[in-house]
Amino acid sequence: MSSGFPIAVSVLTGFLGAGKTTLLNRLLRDPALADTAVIINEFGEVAIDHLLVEQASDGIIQLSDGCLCCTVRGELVDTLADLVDRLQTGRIARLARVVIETTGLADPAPVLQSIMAHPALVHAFRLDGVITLVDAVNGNATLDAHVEAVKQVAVADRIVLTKADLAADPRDVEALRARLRQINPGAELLDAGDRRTDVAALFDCGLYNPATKSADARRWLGEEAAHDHHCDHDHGDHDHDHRHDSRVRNYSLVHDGPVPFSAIEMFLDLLRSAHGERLLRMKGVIELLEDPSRPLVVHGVQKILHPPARLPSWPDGQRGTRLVLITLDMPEDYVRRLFAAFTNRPSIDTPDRAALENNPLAIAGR
Ligand SMILES: Nc1nc2c(ncn2[C@@H]2O[C@H](COP(=O)(O)OP(=O)(O)OP(=O)(O)O)[C@@H](O)[C@H]2O)c(=O)[nH]1
Repeated sequence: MSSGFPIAVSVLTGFLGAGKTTLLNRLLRDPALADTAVIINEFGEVAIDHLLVEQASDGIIQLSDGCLCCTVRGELVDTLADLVDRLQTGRIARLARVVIETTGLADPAPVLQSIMAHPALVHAFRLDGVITLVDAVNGNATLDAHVEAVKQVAVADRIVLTKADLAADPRDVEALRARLRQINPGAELLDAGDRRTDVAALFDCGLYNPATKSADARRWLGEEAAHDHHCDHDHGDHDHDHRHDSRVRNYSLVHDGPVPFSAIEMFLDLLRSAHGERLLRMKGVIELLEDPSRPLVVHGVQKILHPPARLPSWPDGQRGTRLVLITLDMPEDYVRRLFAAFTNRPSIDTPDRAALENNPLAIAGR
């Protein structure tokens, strides 16, 4: 194997909406990450994330739908092997680093196992480190409710606290920090809002060494080595063996044609205010009636609806409204009917938008 190998691999993880893409965009502006390939694992029927990462598209590799820790693990291995091949045959001039952004629901242990244990990859890549983002507002509740989130923190080399600027009470943030330190005393705890949380602080953590992780991380990684990974997310199909996470559903809403801002605003507000805690993650691009040439990007994480942002143009040329939702115990049918009403496609037994504006509870949800 020629010089340049092994190539550093960093895994960027964190629960749904924790701010992974936001941080990645910021980091990718640094010239130090010039020869970096980004592998994004999308969780959702309609791919959106790759539109939101602001890098030349040839540096971004999109894995197909499915969770990185489960269905597309083979694809990750193939993608990494293909990168080596392209480098060796001169189709890529240089590759200094690979960053893998996992889906928010991914259990990181099998991803790490793929890289650390695969015979075809072990000489070409070295795991530089795991960067786990934790949302300061939703972090505590997320850790209580989702074992994957705890795993993500436990295997981290760097933990980055995001959205501390949105936290109402600084004492809650301190309590969360203490909890994170308890789960993973070995990781450096950084703040996303701190300018020092840059490429130098997050990358080059050194060779990944499971022995330095906390006991739980060692256990999880050990379990992964001992047993083939058992997928326990609900991916929207019904072939999986569902365990605790079968209450989580992921689906997308698509509407061809522009939508008035007021309709989208009211739809999102209804979802958020009535069902916020069950709305694990919502994100999407919207074609606005008022200005269809510039897509509106919306993000929601539980009760928080982030201020919508505008992109200068449609990144892939394809217009239309595409929303991806990841919900917990929220009937998909209810959300679909609500969306149809606001995009003026009410079904026979569903009130139209005007009726909903008068009485937002006209569609019975759970
Ligand atoms: N105020 C504030 N907002 C943030 C911060 N980090 C991220 N956000 C916002 O949070 C929302 C979600 O951020 P993303 O970067 O898309 O989160 P993600 O982890 O990539 O999301 P998934 O890929 O869906 O899991 C966006 O509206 C961001 O602008 C932060 O530190 N402070």
